[in-house]
Amino acid sequence: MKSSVTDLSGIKKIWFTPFVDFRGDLLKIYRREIFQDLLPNVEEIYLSRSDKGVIRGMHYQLGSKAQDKLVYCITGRMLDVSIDLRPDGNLGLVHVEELIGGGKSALLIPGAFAHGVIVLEDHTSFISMSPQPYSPGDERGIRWDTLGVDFGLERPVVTAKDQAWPSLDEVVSQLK
Ligand SMILES: Cc1cn([C@H]2C[C@H](O)[C@@H](COP(=O)(O)OP(=O)(O)O[C@H]3O[C@@H](C)C(=O)[C@@H](O)[C@H]3O)O2)c(=O)[nH]c1=O
Repeated sequence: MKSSVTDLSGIKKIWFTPFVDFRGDLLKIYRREIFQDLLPNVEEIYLSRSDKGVIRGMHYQLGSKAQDKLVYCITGRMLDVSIDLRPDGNLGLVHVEELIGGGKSALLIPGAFAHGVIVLEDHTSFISMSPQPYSPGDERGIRWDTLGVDFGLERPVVTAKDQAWPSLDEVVSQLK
């Protein structure tokens, strides 16, 4: 299997080459050998499923609890949103990448970025792998509608928790 990595201002896009034959195809989305510098260990893997209009995030975990994430869309279509929170990086820069179910690429989002998804189709699912555990007490967030991006959602579906996070401007000013 061949793979290549593109750097998108700190986020990595990993391209896979599937094995294809008359039955369909096989795509290996994690192999330690390939990820040894990017994501050498995996502590947790979860599968998330949502319908059109759902927003999850924009979440991050504090300090040493920061969670790197390898995100791969299995079905449907979604916008993967990452926000650079590195004081010495592009602080506050929002990166939006469309992921399509069964596509040939995954995203590696470092723990120093807030992360979320905007679901564009019903029955959208993605898998997320992390080398650090989920730690709800260390979770923080940024409110999705303060990013300066029009996601064009007619009926956003969002939890009370995610609707109550501070704005991007507030979070950025605390990190300066
Ligand atoms: C994410 C997560 C949630 N949970 C539980 C907590 C809660 O009862 C339920 C739903 O949690 P949340 O509402 O926080 O799930 P969700 O809003 O889907 O949160 C996730 O959003 C995406 C975009 C990410 O990047 C993830 O890191 C994570 O923050 O699942 C875990 O036990 N482990 C986990 O790793």
